[in-house]
Amino acid sequence: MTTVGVPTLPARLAGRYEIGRVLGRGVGSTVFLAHDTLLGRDTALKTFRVEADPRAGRELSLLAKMDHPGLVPVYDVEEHDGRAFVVMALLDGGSLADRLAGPDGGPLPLPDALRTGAAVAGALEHVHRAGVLHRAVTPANVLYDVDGRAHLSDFGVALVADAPRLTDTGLTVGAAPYLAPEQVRGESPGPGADVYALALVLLEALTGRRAFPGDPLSAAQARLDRGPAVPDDLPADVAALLTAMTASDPDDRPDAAAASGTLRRALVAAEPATAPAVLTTPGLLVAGPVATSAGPVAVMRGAVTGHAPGPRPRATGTRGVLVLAGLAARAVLAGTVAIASSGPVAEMTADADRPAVVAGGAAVGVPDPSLVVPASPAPPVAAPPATEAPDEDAAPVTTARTQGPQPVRATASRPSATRSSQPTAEPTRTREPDDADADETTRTDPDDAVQAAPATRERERGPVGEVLDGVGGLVGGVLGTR
Ligand SMILES: Nc1ncnc2c1ncn2[C@@H]1O[C@H](COP(=O)(O)OP(=O)(O)OP(=O)(O)O)[C@@H](O)[C@H]1O
Repeated sequence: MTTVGVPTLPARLAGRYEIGRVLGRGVGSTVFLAHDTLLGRDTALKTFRVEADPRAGRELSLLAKMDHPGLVPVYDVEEHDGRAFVVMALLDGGSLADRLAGPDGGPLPLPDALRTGAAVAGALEHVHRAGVLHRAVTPANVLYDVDGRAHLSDFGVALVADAPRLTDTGLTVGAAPYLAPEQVRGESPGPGADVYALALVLLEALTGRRAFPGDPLSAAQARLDRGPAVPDDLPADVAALLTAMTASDPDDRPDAAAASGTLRRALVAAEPATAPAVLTTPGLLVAGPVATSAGPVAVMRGAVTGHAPGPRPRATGTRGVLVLAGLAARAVLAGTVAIASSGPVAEMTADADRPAVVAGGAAVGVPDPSLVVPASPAPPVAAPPATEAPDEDAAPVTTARTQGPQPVRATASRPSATRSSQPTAEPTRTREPDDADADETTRTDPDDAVQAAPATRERERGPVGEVLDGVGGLVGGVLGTR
């Protein structure tokens, strides 16, 4: 139901990137295959629909400075006609959602699921340390590179959603199937919400079906009543971890670092010969098998076991977005459904894995009155998020970075703004130049068309100017709290 058009771009952006076919589209973005003629490699170039503004630029800056193997390597951030585009590593191994729902899809083997989970948990640990919440940990946002390594993707919400207003009004954005209970209750989420979402993603990877199936609202509300079913044939430490990660109280959940550690240890036990090379984070090499345990899982809730294998996974086309708000919210995209009450307001679109485009205030979409129902029994909570983003005037990320070089200015002649600058992480491979198809860039959304313009290396100090000073590594998070 997404009505995002494909922007028309010039054949070459920034004098350097030859635009090819569309790789995918998000709520507020389009991702193109783009060939970097300077470095001779294919990349993924993501354009955004919204007009860039200083806050969006700041969000990009924050995210672009992150540097972790479990995030998507960002090579460059540029502007074209006042709109930002980001050049990333091309991850052409498909998404976890693809793997679960494809022709040969189904539950992942335990080592694959653990490897994926450890990579994402490590990325979340890094993101959280920087004061950012991802808020959209879903199978669709876990992308694999050509080597099968998982990367947490999608920071589109940081640009699409109005982050300041989101925070100001206490809005919560997330993908309905993976919302944490506190989000369903309309409370401001902290890092624990990402941990909860990761647990549901992992359970889905292990079972081949959603932990809370059904329509978005039912699925969201179900988790207020119970925890997800955890298969009883999992290793005990993995089952205990998943149970703890889905504790109803976010304070009872392990943090991402603890989850990452437990998953890595479980992977070594499950597949000792191959785990370390893929999963160790910079500076942390696992030399061999280590004892498995529940690790740093802090609190154990009564385990729900006995989960039987279910039917084939749901199609990814049933995605829907749930946005809970302390105030009446609006969805920018057409086709939203408002579920209003005096309490939290839920809004949905047909694309459930995607965070909605939300800006506090009046509704933009046309809600179906027949679908207006109470959203949640809990009152809205305007408590500040648990993770506070750094002050606007402060250097927001530098204190959180734990590895990698200091960011350097991204320029057309500087190939160093790549992950290869990271000494302990292998660069993600990209495909050789092959299939750029500029024809597909000619479709036009009149609301969104980016006017063709001569490519230029003349960069104005626009909203993403700060980003251009800071691109140095990997990006994957979504939306920071302020
Ligand atoms: N680095 C990448 N390499 C290859 N394909 C990518 C890359 N990033 C995104 N894509 C493709 O583009 C699609 C859209 O990605 P994007 O991050 O814009 O949106 P999304 O995650 O689907 O939704 P939203 O941004 O609305 O939450 C993805 O589903 C994926 O198929």
